[in-house]
Amino acid sequence: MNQLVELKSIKKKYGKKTILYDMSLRLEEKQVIAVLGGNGSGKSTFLRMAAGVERPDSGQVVYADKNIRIGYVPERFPNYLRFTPNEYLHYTGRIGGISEAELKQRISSLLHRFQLDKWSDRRISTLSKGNIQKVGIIQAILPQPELLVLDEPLSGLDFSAQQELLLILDELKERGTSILLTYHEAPIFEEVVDQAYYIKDGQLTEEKLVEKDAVKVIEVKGLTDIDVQEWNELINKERRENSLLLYVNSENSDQILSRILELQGSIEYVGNIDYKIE
Ligand SMILES: Nc1ncnc2c1ncn2[C@@H]1O[C@H](COP(=O)(O)OP(=O)(O)OP(=O)(O)O)[C@@H](O)[C@H]1O
Repeated sequence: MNQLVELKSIKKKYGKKTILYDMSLRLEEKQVIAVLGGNGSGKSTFLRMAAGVERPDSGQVVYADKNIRIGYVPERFPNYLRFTPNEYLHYTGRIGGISEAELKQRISSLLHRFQLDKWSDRRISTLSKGNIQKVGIIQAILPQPELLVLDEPLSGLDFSAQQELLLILDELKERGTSILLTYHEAPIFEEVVDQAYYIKDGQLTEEKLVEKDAVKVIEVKGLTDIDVQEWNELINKERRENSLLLYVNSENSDQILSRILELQGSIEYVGNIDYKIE
């Protein structure tokens, strides 16, 4: 496989705070790499460097071709835009050098796939969070990028849009696109991700995460942190709005599930996850 982009010893500080110490990563053609980590660990910062929208203080980002097409979905797509999705996508597509005829066809197909057709002539500033996120995703994939960088792309997307995004990522990968992404809702991406890395203390682990199936994530509603504080089997727990994500070794998951039911918690999701055990 050919290398598409290499980040070499990236360092980044904001003020006096060093966010990224010395991070290196290679992305091959057709490869899908996930960069995971806790809130504030530097995932978005790292992705911005990879997408070329921000420069590191030191280190290098080297692309295989200086004319590489890069699609980037920021963590928060601007929600104040006065354009409609149709206008905005035509505008960015033209800047990206796509012909009008091709643009028309591609925009209409993508709007349809994301069920955004009926909102395509409303101002972006009036759309819901999920629909704005869809516009952000479409603008990134419109030029059929060689490198696609997605920062928490699922945020706000409903189930059918999530499934559509997964299909699209699979199609792009088949056509040769390399994808670098970050997310918290891990299980849904496990089919498409080839390799996941974890940022901790400003550094990227080089080692492989534990094998798939080894760790399960359980999303539960109706329980508090106090309910689970003595559950020593938990590898980690995270609060997500009104649910709790519980990370547990697969062999302990049945036990945890029955405890949740005993406490009358509502199990929203159970899935496998790539997760690095410290
Ligand atoms: N432009 C900026 N100026 C100053 N500080 C910043 C800037 N961007 C990010 N930071 C800081 O850098 C740290 C890492 O932020 P970053 O957004 O990269 O983390 P993250 O891992 O993506 O977090 P999350 O999962 O919460 O989105 C945070 O402490 C953040 O406040």
